[in-house]
Amino acid sequence: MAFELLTPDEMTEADRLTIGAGPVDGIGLMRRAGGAVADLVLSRFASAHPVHVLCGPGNNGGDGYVVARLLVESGVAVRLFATGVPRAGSDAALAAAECPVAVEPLSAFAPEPGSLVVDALYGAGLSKPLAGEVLAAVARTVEAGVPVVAVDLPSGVSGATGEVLGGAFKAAVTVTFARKKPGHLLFPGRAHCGEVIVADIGISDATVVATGTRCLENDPAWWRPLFPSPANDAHKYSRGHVGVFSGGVAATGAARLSAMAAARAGAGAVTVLSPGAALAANAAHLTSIILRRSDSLEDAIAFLDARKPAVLVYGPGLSPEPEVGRFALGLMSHASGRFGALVLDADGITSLSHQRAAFFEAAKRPMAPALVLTPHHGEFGRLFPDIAGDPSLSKLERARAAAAKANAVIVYKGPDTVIAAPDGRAAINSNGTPLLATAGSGDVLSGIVAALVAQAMPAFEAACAAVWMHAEAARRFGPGLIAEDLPLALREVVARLSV
Ligand SMILES: NC(=O)C1=CN([C@@H]2O[C@H](COP(=O)(O)OP(=O)(O)OC[C@H]3O[C@@H](n4cnc5c(N)ncnc54)[C@H](OP(=O)(O)O)[C@@H]3O)[C@@H](O)[C@H]2O)[C@@H](O)CC1
Ligand SMILES: Nc1ncnc2c1ncn2[C@@H]1O[C@H](COP(=O)(O)OP(=O)(O)O)[C@@H](O)[C@H]1O
Ligand SMILES: [K+]
Repeated sequence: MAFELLTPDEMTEADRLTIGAGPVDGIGLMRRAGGAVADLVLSRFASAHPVHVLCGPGNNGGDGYVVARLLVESGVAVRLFATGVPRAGSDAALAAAECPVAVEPLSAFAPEPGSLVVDALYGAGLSKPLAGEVLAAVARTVEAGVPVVAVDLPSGVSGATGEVLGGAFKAAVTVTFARKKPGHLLFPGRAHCGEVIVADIGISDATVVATGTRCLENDPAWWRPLFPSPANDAHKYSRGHVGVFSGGVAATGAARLSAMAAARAGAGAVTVLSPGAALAANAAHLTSIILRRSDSLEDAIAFLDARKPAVLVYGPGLSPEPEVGRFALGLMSHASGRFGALVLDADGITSLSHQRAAFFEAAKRPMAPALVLTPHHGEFGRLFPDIAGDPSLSKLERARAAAAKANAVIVYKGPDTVIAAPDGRAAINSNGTPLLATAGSGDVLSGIVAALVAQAMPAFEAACAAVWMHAEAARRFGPGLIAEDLPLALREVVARLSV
């Protein structure tokens, strides 16, 4: 499986294990890495003249010296600009010694139209914000409007967090090695990487696994075997029954979006639980979705006892008041034997910020339902202010910390949605589209998650699948998308996943 993401530390470990196992050594890996970048330059930027290779003092710079040498050997005009000198005896020093191109100071770098920049200043070892002559080199590259090929990462982008430190190159193509890094997928880093190409430099799949990485790029390839398909003898309730709580008379649409998405994502039956005052509004818009009155926790429990739905969605169209959070806690304490999982979204999350301690305690009780929380950035900050306020944590680390704290699968939404499980597994989504930045699309997502969990897909994989399907549906529909379009657009996505 090639979807693992390696942090710079894990990549260093993969490097160490590979060299330890032999026969390839450090300079051997560096030659392969530089070779992959040179191949890319030759195949994609054959007419670039000249190629400016920028080399830093570490192994990223070492890759750059290899690139410069190989390009010259292929007849390309190359100029090489360096900042710092490789440490004596290092692989980078060896690569520099093998490189026939004269080294010029980085301050002399001035790219001209028609040229190409190979950025081999800093990669995994980025340790501080870009400054001085390096920032000036970034500015001159932008000014000249020439394309950049980044080696491993655009200099300035953290491979671990996707943060931009001080400034960063904007690459047309980034060539990385063995596996992508979180910084290639997390914003703002992702916006600096351009197309990301993963080059095989001889680090085996087993070595990648041995690093202990528990983070994947979200992709159907690894969760599709768990994607549900109805049994031949299925009936509507055995295909998965989802209950969605509706808001009051002026806020019923969100629950219906969630309910329709749950139905399109394969739930055999979906019930909207509506306050009496909103029953007529809901009834006017629902056809195949079941409607049931629910004005109190007792009403909800009566429904749970009668129908035993697999999954409940609580949050879309509700309000941020403390009693909404108390109701969620009430549902959680009555879950045992009545429903299996609770998807908390929107105000179902915000309202619990009034009773965080009680919620985190309830989530860890042995009889608690499986929980999936789908916060956007604001909701995340309200329920997990300490985690959100820790500037040392990346979005990936925040999602993981929240998952552990709430004993829940966390879907931390946004252009780079991160999905994290309490056991430490995580995934970063990469098929997102700004078409999803439209009111109500989050409500749709909660319904898809619920439907997949209701069909017995494990919660982490269900959340990953839902996030991917949601974006895929938006992409297929295209511009003009509003949230109402998403449930029907899911039809084709489900059909393709089901073959
Ligand atoms: N691991 C593998 O399997 C393989 C790895 N490979 C390659 O190695 C790369 C990692 O190499 P690396 O560890 O030497 O780190 P690298 O990115 O060169 O930077 C370290 C140097 O830069 C300096 N420095 C950093 N930031 C700075 C700043 N803002 N401003 C100024 N200085 C700054 C830093 O200084 P220091 O922190 O020591 O003060 C240190 O001197 C990786 O990205 C890939 O390209 C491939 O060859 C294939 C196999
Ligand atoms: N720029 C973007 N790129 C990709 N996905 C996005 C972007 N903006 C929003 N989304 C996605 O759209 C959905 C919005 O959810 P949310 O903010 O809860 O909206 P609402 O409350 O209106 O339903 C989330 O799944 C989020 O990941
Ligand atoms: K770089």
